[in-house]
Amino acid sequence: MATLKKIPLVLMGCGGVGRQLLQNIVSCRSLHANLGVHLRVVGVSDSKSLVVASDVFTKEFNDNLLSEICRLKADHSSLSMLISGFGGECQVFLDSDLRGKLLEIASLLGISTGLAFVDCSASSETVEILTQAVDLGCCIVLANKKPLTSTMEDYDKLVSRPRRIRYESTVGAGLPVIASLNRILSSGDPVHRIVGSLSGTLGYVMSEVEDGKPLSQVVKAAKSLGYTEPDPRDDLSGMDVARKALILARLLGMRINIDSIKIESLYPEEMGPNIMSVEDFLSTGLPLLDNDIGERVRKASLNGNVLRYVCVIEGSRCTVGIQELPKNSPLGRLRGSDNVLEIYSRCYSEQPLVIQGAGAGNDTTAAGVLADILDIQDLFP
Ligand SMILES: NC(=O)C1=CN([C@@H]2O[C@H](COP(=O)(O)OP(=O)(O)OC[C@H]3O[C@@H](n4cnc5c(N)ncnc54)[C@H](OP(=O)(O)O)[C@@H]3O)[C@@H](O)[C@H]2O)C=CC1
Ligand SMILES: N[C@@H](CC=O)C(=O)O
Repeated sequence: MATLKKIPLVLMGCGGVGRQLLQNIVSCRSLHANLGVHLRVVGVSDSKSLVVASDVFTKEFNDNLLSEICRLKADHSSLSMLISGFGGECQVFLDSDLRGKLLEIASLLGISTGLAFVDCSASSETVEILTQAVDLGCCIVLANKKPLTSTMEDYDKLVSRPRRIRYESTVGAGLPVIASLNRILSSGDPVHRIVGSLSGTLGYVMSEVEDGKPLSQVVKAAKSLGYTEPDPRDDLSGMDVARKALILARLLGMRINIDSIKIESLYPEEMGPNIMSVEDFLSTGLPLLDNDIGERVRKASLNGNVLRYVCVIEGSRCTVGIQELPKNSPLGRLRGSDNVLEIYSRCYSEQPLVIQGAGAGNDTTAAGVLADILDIQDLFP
């Protein structure tokens, strides 16, 4: 039997998406073997700790350990609990030691193996490690939008080796949005307009409210289905859509920051994260908004219209906000967590290229991340 090409990776963030990714890695073992590759997980981190294989050159987490990590994190336990059962196979690093250890692994495996740092956290703190990992020859795979929507300087560093970064799941979850845009742009076909509905949560929320359900109930359902950000206010404020818009705009060459995008929020400032906890927002804040949003949706429906949270990128302009659209328009017909994106370019001028499908959920997002990891490995022998 031919030797399998080994692809080492470190996973940062082990929540809904990260755990699904680990489960998919385990369940795809024989599929990957048929493709001639083997994914070697050598480290996993969460917000407080990092577990690392005892020798990152020769060892990896076996499938029992990966399943145990998923079980522990699904129970909201600390990764440090692993030491009790798997002490010989892994080491745990906490707080201040964590960053140094990640950079040590990056310098050991970056240039020689193209070690992939896979960011499935929702944190803005990972950008510092990721930019340094780029300098150490590592590959970067992102579901987390925050690193690419940080400063222009961080963005430039992250994409400075374009063949070593993939971030398909940051926009449209598993949908091939970034790959399609890269193909169009690299063929010299200029993209002059993108219009889309890019939030699985807001799409789901709007279509459920259209069916008469209260906002407060459908936001909770969206959270339990894995569509929302850890704090659903990131979705309801429009910030998550703005981040996706910024990622697309920067890909098109616009040198703008998040504060250049005007963002329309579905909740008032006094329900913001600095004032209310997520739990209070869900239990006491949101119900106060039920009538208002229900009324807006009903009014639109009297005109044969629906409300959609729309992103438009055109010329040097990038906007996100609520629009009232005909029920039978491409965006108006969207249901559930589906996203739709229309791309207009020289080749797609009269009829846009349209990409549509599930735009949120742990499964589709983790699938996008896994496909990115496999895609990037062609660089390495
Ligand atoms: N769900 C979806 O449909 C989609 C999600 N995404 C993106 O995927 C990412 C993950 O989402 P999801 O799994 O739902 O989020 P979760 O909140 O379920 O998980 C986030 C994980 O990140 C960990 N974490 C927090 N800070 C850090 C840090 N500094 N370093 C390493 N890990 C950290 C958390 O640790 P702890 O367990 O200790 O809290 C947690 O394990 C988000 O960025 C989201 O925007 C993208 C497309 C679609
Ligand atoms: N919270 C996001 C998840 C994907 O990016 C959404 O609802 O679209």
